[in-house]
Amino acid sequence: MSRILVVDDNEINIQLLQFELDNEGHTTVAARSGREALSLLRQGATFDLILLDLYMPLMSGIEVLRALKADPLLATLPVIMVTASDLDDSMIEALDMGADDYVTKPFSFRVLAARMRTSLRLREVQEKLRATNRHLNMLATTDALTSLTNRRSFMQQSDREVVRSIRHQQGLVMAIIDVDHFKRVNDCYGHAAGDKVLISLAKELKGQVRECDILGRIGGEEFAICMPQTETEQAVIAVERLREAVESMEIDIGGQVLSITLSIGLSQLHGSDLNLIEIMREADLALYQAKNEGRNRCSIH
Ligand SMILES: Nc1nc2c(ncn2[C@@H]2O[C@H](COP(=O)(O)OP(=O)(O)OP(=O)(O)O)[C@@H](O)[C@H]2O)c(=O)[nH]1
Repeated sequence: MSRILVVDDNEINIQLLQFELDNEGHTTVAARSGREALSLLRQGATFDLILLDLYMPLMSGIEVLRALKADPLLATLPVIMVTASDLDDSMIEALDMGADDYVTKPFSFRVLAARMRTSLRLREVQEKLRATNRHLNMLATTDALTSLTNRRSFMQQSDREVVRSIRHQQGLVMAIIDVDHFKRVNDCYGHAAGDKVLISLAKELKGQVRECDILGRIGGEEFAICMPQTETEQAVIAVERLREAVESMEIDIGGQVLSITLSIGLSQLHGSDLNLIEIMREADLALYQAKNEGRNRCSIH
């Protein structure tokens, strides 16, 4: 069943509620003041629902509710207010503040139990919705083949970094990486083998970049790394290491082992007039140059 936090300063109320809730199969924890309740919750105790007495000395139910709603980790916990009178403005304030429901003392436990079921059902639906949203967000930002950040998300994240770097006048380098003669891989070994190569390459790239770099698959056989707080010289060292690591990879495509090489174009953010589109365009020009100069190399704009 559910874990319920009963917040009440009155010992008899606590015992009555605990008795009824335990009978229903719930696990009940009591807090004798608002402070005790908040301290329990902030220490990480998890509950499915809170029964919160409106009138308590030192810290009222309204104050506890306000603190809960201000805390992103606790704001979605369902709260049922327990009050002596529903004619009170505080009750309206509590509902406006986000309390799910209320019961008026003396209450019938069957009514309270029914209201708790409604709140718990609602919480369950909300949790499912949140999980679905998280999953949808993951799908919308992730490349299905390689599990890397997809183009749209890469551009969004990089744009934030470019704006931040301009504001703080810090260096930022963009690298655009393209597999050399990738069409030949598909043509000679089939599209499935090509996919395997891209998956292996993505894994290698992921292992090579720094935690704070943004790595994405921005096209078919095209990847990019946005490197904040980086100067061109450091970026060259990093991408050269990466290029060499990929060159020496032995990619098993099921019985056969393949090798690939990369061409890389680099561009550094210089001056406050440069934006993401421009820095990407410049990195693309450098990539074009690397291809023209014979591939398997890095070129700087
Ligand atoms: N297997 C596979 N192939 C892809 C995918 N996306 C793009 N491609 C292939 O990547 C190849 C890219 O070819 P091109 O743009 O001609 O470039 P390239 O052969 O790599 O030659 P250079 O870039 O000039 O060195 C095409 O054959 C695309 O079909 C994918 O998701 N999987």
